[in-house]
Amino acid sequence: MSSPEISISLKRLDHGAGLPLPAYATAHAAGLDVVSAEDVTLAPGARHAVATGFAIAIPEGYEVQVRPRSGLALKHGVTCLNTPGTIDADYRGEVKVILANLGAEPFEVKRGERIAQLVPAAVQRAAFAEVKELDETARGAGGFGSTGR
Ligand SMILES: O=c1ccn([C@H]2C[C@H](O)[C@@H](COP(=O)(O)OP(=O)(O)OP(=O)(O)O)O2)c(=O)[nH]1
Ligand SMILES: [Mg+2]
Repeated sequence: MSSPEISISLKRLDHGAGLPLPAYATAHAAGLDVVSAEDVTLAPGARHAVATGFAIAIPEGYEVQVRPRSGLALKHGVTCLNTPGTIDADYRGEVKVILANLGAEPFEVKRGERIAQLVPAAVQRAAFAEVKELDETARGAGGFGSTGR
């Protein structure tokens, strides 16, 4: 059973004219593939906020996560540096994809090429309530490999 779709308003920016909108590649894909609005070459070790050519207005209570494409990561070492990137519901600037080239070869991004995927998600907001003591647990302060390798 699939959950109902939410609607996200999208405004094309001038340099985004003619590009395909973010779209699901398969029937049950979790992410909508997003394409680059620019040609850019990423040298090995370089990073760049790649333009998408659009801005969005996400409904309150949701975010959009910007996630890498595994094919680019595995074949070329190209990933989203800040994965998962967070698009806030109140952000009205251009959506950008912060690509990093962790591979050994320069990587050419072409306008219209799929560079990442957008995953809308519900957001749980919280307020921190300061206390003097926390409740005790079996784990306690153990972490960072405390249960073994
Ligand atoms: O991959 C990303 C990550 C962020 N953003 C935009 C939308 C997001 O709402 C805004 C701020 O992102 P974030 O909170 O991650 O960055 P920050 O460094 O905390 O900047 P700010 O002080 O503007 O919140 O930047 C993108 O376009 N792509
Ligand atoms: Mg922030």
